[in-house]
Amino acid sequence: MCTAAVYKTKDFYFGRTLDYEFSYGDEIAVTPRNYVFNFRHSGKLENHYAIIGMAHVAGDYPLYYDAINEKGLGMAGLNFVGNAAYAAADENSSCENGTCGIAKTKVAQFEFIPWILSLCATVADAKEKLNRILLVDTPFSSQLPVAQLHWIIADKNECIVVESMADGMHVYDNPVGVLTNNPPFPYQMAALNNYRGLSTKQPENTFAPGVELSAYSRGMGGLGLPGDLSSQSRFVRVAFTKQNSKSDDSENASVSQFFHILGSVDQQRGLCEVTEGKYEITLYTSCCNCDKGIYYYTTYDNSQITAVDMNRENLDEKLLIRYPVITEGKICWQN
Ligand SMILES: C[C@H](CCC(=O)NCCS(=O)(=O)O)[C@H]1CC[C@H]2[C@@H]3CC[C@@H]4C[C@H](O)CC[C@]4(C)[C@H]3C[C@H](O)[C@]12C
Repeated sequence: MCTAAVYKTKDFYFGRTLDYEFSYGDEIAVTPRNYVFNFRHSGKLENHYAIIGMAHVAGDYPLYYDAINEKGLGMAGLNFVGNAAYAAADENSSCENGTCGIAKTKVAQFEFIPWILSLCATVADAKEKLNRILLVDTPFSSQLPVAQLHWIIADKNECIVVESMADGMHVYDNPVGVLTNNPPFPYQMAALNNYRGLSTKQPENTFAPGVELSAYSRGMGGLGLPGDLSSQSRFVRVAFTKQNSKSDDSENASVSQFFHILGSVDQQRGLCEVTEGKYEITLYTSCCNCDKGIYYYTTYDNSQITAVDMNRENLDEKLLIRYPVITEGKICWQN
């Protein structure tokens, strides 16, 4: 399970939690503008927008989980197991949707984030490109089979969700700017209807005439907000938290608030048993400042916010720039 969210103050922020029972081995990877992408079906791309994000680096290839580009576009992949379906790599796509002759570009699932972030400056650009691509099931390697994912793509003006399913590719506008896992996005949105009575203000007593009931505690307007770790519940909880969030617009206040928004769906070890003795936890939480190109993160044992700034690197390079994730926490002693 994972949760992604966007947040806007003076700048635009984009990030996610990555919840799992083990790490694939992640690094913060900066792909500079002249790194050569050899896309499996569409060939070489020699210059493109620079990208920073969390990736498993295989050989020198950045398999991004979540990333932003230098134009301020963000994108993250979240598990969508049982619903994700990609076209077969050898499918003849030239007659899709009745538009014979206009072949779609095939993009392998693992290269979807690099492909979009290399080429698109905005969600509007991405939407246009999405009409003309086919996500295919070409695996990166036999050791890294195709992951079943769906994606959130956002800039400061717009947010969308992309779900490739057995009945084709769906692109949804995302008015709440959050994403978790199953079920498909329209169901997640529909579930919010059940919570339309929630409020950040104290509720009126509308229970029944003649029944005296008191607001004996603060926060009773949110009573009924789900607290469990299922993806539907996390969707509702993080949407409520994010939509009602308030903070100063300074960098420190915005970043701090962002980690609190995703903190509302943090997974503590022990609460979600996936197999005997194995527990899913929030391995890391990220927060990108999309305007400044900064990747902030915390990990399960390191709640100190750590940052990598893409603009402190030479973005005209050709080689991938890599930083290990600092997973060890330090306690700041005051005496
Ligand atoms: C495991 C993670 C999702 C966590 C999650 O949601 N856990 C809930 C389980 S549950 O669904 O709720 O039961 C996902 C999110 C992003 C993924 C990588 C994307 C790049 C690359 C794509 C390649 O094709 C395969 C390898 C690859 C490195 C991927 C490995 C893995 O798949 C990653 C880390």
